[in-house]
Amino acid sequence: MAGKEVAAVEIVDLVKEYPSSFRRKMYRAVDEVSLRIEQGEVYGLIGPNGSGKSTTMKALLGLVAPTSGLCKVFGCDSMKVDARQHVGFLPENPYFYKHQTAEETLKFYGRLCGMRGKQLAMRIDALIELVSLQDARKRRLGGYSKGMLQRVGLAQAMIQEPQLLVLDEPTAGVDPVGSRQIRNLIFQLKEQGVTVFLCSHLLEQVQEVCDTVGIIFNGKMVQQGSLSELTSVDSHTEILVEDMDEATLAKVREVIEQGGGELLASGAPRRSLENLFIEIANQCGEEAR
Ligand SMILES: Nc1ncnc2c1ncn2[C@@H]1O[C@H](COP(=O)(O)OP(=O)(O)OP(=O)(O)O)[C@@H](O)[C@H]1O
Repeated sequence: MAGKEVAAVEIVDLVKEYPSSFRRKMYRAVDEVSLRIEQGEVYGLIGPNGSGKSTTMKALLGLVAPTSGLCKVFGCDSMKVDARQHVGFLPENPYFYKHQTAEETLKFYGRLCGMRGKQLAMRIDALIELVSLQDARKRRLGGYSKGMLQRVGLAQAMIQEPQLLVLDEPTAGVDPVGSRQIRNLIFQLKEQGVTVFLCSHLLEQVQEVCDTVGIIFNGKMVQQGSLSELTSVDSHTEILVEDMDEATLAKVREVIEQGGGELLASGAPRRSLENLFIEIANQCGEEAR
């Protein structure tokens, strides 16, 4: 594989147009998008429905040909088969044969990647454990829930130990507990040095897991940067205090005002709804599903 200095993903001025039925005009789904993902980085692409996230990913994977621009994976042009050698992909709506079990499905994909015998069997065991499907490994996928299918999709994407994982809505249809498991899995992969390129509508999750975020609207990249750059409000300072009484708070307000500032908010910090749900689910033993 390429040296560390080569970007895992490099997209330069990508344009993708689809034919539109309206006056035979072309519809521009991706409009001069550029992005770079360093090796080992977790990059989140966010944007509303139809903004061009999936199309960008498909162009990177060589599944659609760019109208213009360039996509490279570890320095190799995406349109070349070699570019896909170290890449795993979870599509937005993964399709699996319903009559196959999780084990059989992973065997099928492993074989497609040229894996065989003991090496493949051991990889399947490890992945099934990683995505917590031990109890369901011999059940047909036709009886799986959406969240379970998504986990099979993730395991499929990781079968040949890819160095780049492209995840299109990895938590679509997955409940908060399952989402958290997927989030933990991404952290684990990051620790192993795997590069992750994901898109999601769950902004809180993107915020938790991504180093860098790109925001795409109508096919155009409107903002891009490290998470701390994007989320910090430069004109505000946050102070977190435990056990502060009213009198002390009044003094703090006075000091702030003397310094020319203004205390904008005070009170107990809120936890997110997702955290509350997870806590309750844990209390009820939901994780032992
Ligand atoms: N094969 C295609 N032919 C014609 N138009 C397409 C095709 N694929 C996507 N589009 C259009 O391109 C635009 C971008 O689609 P894309 O699937 O990339 O968006 P997205 O950001 O992934 O959306 P979502 O969040 O809903 O998955 C949409 O307007 C879509 O209708």
